[in-house]
Amino acid sequence: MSRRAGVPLVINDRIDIALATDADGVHVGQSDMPVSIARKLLGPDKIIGVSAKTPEQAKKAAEEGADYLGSGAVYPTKTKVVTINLGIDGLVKVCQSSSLPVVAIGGISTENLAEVMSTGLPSGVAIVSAVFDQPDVADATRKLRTALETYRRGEKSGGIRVDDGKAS
Ligand SMILES: Cc1ncc(COP(=O)(O)OP(=O)(O)O)c(N)n1
Ligand SMILES: Cc1ncsc1CCOP(=O)(O)O
Repeated sequence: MSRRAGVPLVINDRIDIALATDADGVHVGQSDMPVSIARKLLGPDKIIGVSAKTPEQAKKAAEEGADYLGSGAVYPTKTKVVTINLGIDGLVKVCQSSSLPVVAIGGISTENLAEVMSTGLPSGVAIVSAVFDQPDVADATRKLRTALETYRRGEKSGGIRVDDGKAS
């Protein structure tokens, strides 16, 4: 169904389910299966995402062959109670630590999406409660999508620009 909709299906943690369903990829955390083993099991064409909260974790994931990073929690969230709040500064540091695309996660909503995307650094956002805690999930998704498109990387001037590895 997600394939028909043109949306890649990436399974969280469970590489066995990714394999059994021929999903497009898997997302692993720091205490989950190492990227090297996931890559061996999934092959070169599947997507492997890695959660990275620090520059060190980001660099390691890139060296090991991850395709993208998930980084957060950017803001406080009730969805994942045991996590670290990185804030925008922590997210920016992770984004600047590798050339991998970064998906920002944690407490992101229409209220703060502009702050996240106007840094010019994350490639996208992953959102749970600002969609699923809303009375109209489809409407909430549409509104977030519209807000995101406004701030797509490179579209907005005046954000943080990275040319020599430093933010300005
Ligand atoms: C973009 C993105 N980020 C993180 C996750 C995984 O969340 P979770 O399994 O709760 O946390 P970690 O164990 O990976 O730190 C995801 N699926 N997508
Ligand atoms: C999986 C994960 N990792 C850090 S925060 C989070 C959950 C984000 O959920 P929400 O969008 O509801 O804040």
